[in-house]
Amino acid sequence: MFLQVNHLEKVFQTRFSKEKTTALSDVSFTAEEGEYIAIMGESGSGKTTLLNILATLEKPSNGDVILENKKISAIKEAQLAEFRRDHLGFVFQDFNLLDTLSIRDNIFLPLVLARHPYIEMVERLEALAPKLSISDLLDKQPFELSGGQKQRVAIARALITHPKLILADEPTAALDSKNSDALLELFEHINADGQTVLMVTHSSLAASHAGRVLFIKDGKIFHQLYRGSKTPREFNLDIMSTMTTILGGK
Ligand SMILES: Nc1ncnc2c1ncn2[C@@H]1O[C@H](COP(=O)(O)OP(=O)(O)OP(=O)(O)O)[C@@H](O)[C@H]1O
Repeated sequence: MFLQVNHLEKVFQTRFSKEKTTALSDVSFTAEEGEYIAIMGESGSGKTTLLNILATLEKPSNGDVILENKKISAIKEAQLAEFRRDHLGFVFQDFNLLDTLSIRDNIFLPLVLARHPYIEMVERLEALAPKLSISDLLDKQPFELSGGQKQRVAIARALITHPKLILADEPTAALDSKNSDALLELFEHINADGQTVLMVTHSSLAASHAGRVLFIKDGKIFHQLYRGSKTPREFNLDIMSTMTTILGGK
């Protein structure tokens, strides 16, 4: 199995009070290589906590995460940065581009940190740029780009390391509807090329482009839906209906 998430529990305790918050109480699921999974749930249900644990930015209180037979929840602190850089790609809601670097250098950055030869960086970017429609943007600075363009650059930076897994946290939240639609289509194309993607989102429209949607409620997986042969528009109706059940059950 490509990804196994086993009985994850995460309890936060603030340093100054004894109060505990259980963000995840028992989350288990598996994913195959090449899947595109969306994670939904109401605000505070633990979506970001789950993504952060998968990203090795947060350690679970209990349970483990196994990616291609490696228990990533147990990687030692000193090896974490390297693991993330070599195996995971991140796409955030606010793009996280460095303002002082050109677009090209922003995209090269993870490969520079991993000490890849320059010629290889150029070759990888030449293969990626046309697919993401960013070939004309490479010599610009981030402030010269629109939100949609910035997010395509962020996706290039995530893909250029050939990561095992792309983790996306609300990637369309800062985009208008036209740019959101374009980005969601792009994620579908990237996934169709074989890239495994896991995305946290509030938006049923965004989730409707995934192949499977996991719903979190009360720190557990409450339900999951497979898209099958449905169009995003048809799948969106199923997703909205499940979200209504989740919110109605309060
Ligand atoms: N570092 C932290 N310390 C204490 N409590 C935390 C911490 N991070 C998250 N929590 C709590 O854990 C619960 C889950 O938070 P999380 O951010 O994972 O939810 P979410 O589903 O991503 O919410 P949203 O959709 O609003 O972003 C919340 O009750 C939150 O207050």
